[in-house]
Amino acid sequence: MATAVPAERDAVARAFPGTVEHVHRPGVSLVRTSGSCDLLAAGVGPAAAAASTAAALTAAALKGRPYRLVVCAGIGGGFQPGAPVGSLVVSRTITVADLGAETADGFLPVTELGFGLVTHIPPRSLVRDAVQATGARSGTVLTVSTVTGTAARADALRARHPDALAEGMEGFGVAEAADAQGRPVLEIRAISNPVGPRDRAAWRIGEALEALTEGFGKLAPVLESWNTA
Ligand SMILES: O=C(O)c1cccc(C(=O)CC[C@H]2O[C@@H](n3cnc4c(=O)[nH]cnc43)[C@H](O)[C@@H]2O)c1
Repeated sequence: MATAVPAERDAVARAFPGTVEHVHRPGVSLVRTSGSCDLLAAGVGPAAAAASTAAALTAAALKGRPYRLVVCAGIGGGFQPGAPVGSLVVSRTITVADLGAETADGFLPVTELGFGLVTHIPPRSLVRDAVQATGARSGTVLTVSTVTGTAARADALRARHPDALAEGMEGFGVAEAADAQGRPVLEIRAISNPVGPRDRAAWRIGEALEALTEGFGKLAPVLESWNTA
């Protein structure tokens, strides 16, 4: 499980029963729950998140205990009215919104330039089970390198991604690292602020962290049993 910062990691950890253990691997420090779920504060932004997640995945594989599933979790911006502050969003798709080229005719995603990927799709049954367990909304979660801060940018993102419910800064990086090692990925965002004009007074980080803990309390059994049948 990869979050951006320790506060998010600890909010997730609080949802798991029992004590945690600290595990150190080359390039990463992990918090391991008693149910053997590894939690990682992977850094802010897609590059840091990808690098840390890749290090954790490689370390686990070299130990002969590869992860079955990779989850990116944290607070995020919510597109209104679909994802109100305090709500939880589960990714049906994880899409990077700003990887590409700007042209006189608009934005071209990197795939249209002939490179890479812009979307990762979590297993449909996992999304369904996660939604059922938590009551979360499901939709596209966008990854951006720059937090949206104007109505114009929010409108442009909505126009290009009508299914977008949330934006964060790590999901696509975590997904790229998971995909490189053939692992499925899911993203969960607890909404701390609306996507739109910058308004620091409107952030509800404490409320979003509580929603993350509450959501993972319901999600933990789904994740722990996923794909073991
Ligand atoms: O300074 C600002 O206007 C601003 C607005 C929202 C978030 C930030 C952050 O520095 C937090 C980045 C951190 O939290 C996730 N996050 C939370 N809200 C959003 C958002 O609206 N858009 C993108 N990311 C968001 C993100 O995943 C980072 O880990 C600053």
